[in-house]
Amino acid sequence: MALRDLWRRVTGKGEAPPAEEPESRSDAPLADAPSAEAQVPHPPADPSPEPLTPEPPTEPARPPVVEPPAPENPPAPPPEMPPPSVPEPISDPIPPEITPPVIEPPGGPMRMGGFFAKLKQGLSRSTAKLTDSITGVFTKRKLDDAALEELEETLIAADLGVKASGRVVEGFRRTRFGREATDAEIKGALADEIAAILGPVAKPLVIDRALKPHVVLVVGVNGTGKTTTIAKLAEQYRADGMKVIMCAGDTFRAAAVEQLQVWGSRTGAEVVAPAKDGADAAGLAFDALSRARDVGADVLLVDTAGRLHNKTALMEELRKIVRVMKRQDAAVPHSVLLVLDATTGQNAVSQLRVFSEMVEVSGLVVTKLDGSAKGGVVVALAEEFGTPIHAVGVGETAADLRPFEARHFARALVGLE
Ligand SMILES: Nc1nc2c(ncn2[C@@H]2O[C@H](COP(=O)(O)OP(=O)(O)OP(=O)(O)O)[C@@H](O)[C@H]2O)c(=O)[nH]1
Repeated sequence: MALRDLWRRVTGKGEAPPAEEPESRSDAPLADAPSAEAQVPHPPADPSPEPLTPEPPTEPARPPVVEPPAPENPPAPPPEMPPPSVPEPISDPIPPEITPPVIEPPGGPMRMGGFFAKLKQGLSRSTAKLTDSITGVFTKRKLDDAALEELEETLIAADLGVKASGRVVEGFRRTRFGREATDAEIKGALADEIAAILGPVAKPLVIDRALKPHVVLVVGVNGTGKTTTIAKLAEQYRADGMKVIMCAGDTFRAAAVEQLQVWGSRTGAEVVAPAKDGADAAGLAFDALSRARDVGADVLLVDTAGRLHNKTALMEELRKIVRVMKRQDAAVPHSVLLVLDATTGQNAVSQLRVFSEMVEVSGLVVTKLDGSAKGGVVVALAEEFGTPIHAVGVGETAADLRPFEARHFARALVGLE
């Protein structure tokens, strides 16, 4: 197949992970899965409510895998399959809005105008929820207690969360209480209040080229856009003249590996991929780090699986990847990006909470703002956690991922730009 040829060309047909001390994986029971999904670049969304991790695996069988040299580690316990009847969903279901697979070639120079237009259009449903109600709340009366209460309810319904909504309303109470205001004035003031919440978290991911490589671990629930985000970042960093290596660490989904290989061949970024199905993700990350150090790469982007049997298995997988990479360099990963899908609304809040328990999340990428009725959740994330929001995604090409910009986002959310 062409994809495999591309992969061979790009990766030199993968190097086997160092396997001096084979270690059975405790999460090996993925082995009995059917193989249908392997043919599909990305599965369409399941229309039924889907717990985030506990579904039976749909990937091809995976043989036991090995971990890089780890003399201090005893052999892992035999595989154990958590009972499917006792799932540990990370949070609520992902709504069935995940788009079908599209891998687009990297675009030309970034088109800021196009990006903002997409952002505004994507947020239009959030905007409509907000502004329709605002118009109802304010046009016919002063900003009194009743109006502010209605405003707070409107903001909560638009996914801003209780805390941020309360903060915005307090701002209104301080500065505008008892006054009459036009619709445009209210929207402008609302945008200002929201921008004040978003400003402190709008921090682009800065790659430290002196690290050689700056290691970026990318985590998140399945389908949020991790693989696509890695590909977009690789494209952008390459355009900035950096040497980039991508590690196809989502070894549970063959299509994710292929997806990254295609992007690798298009962007010219090297991809370290498993030599065979079922490679140990931690071992692969270890190899990728060695490779990146050997060739003096500026950035190593490490993809991870989003779906394991349950939260415990996912946590083990992520922690193992970190632990194993640290054997080479205690300072890695330098950044841990959590990719969140904006269409999941408040679900994104619980995902940040849960992933923060697993790994040290250093920043967020919020994807799918091009199709979200729930863009307000970005404000809730900022107010509740203060975690840096590095970038937002409004589509599937490299140009559709841009640094997060507080003022513009706030104005787009209330329908002003
Ligand atoms: N509309 C839209 N689609 C996106 C965006 N980012 C990613 N996608 C799409 O979302 C789908 C899932 O993206 P992936 O990158 O495969 O997600 P993942 O998190 O790697 O998924 P797993 O490998 O299952 O863990 C793909 O169809 C992407 O093209 C975005 O900003 N907007």
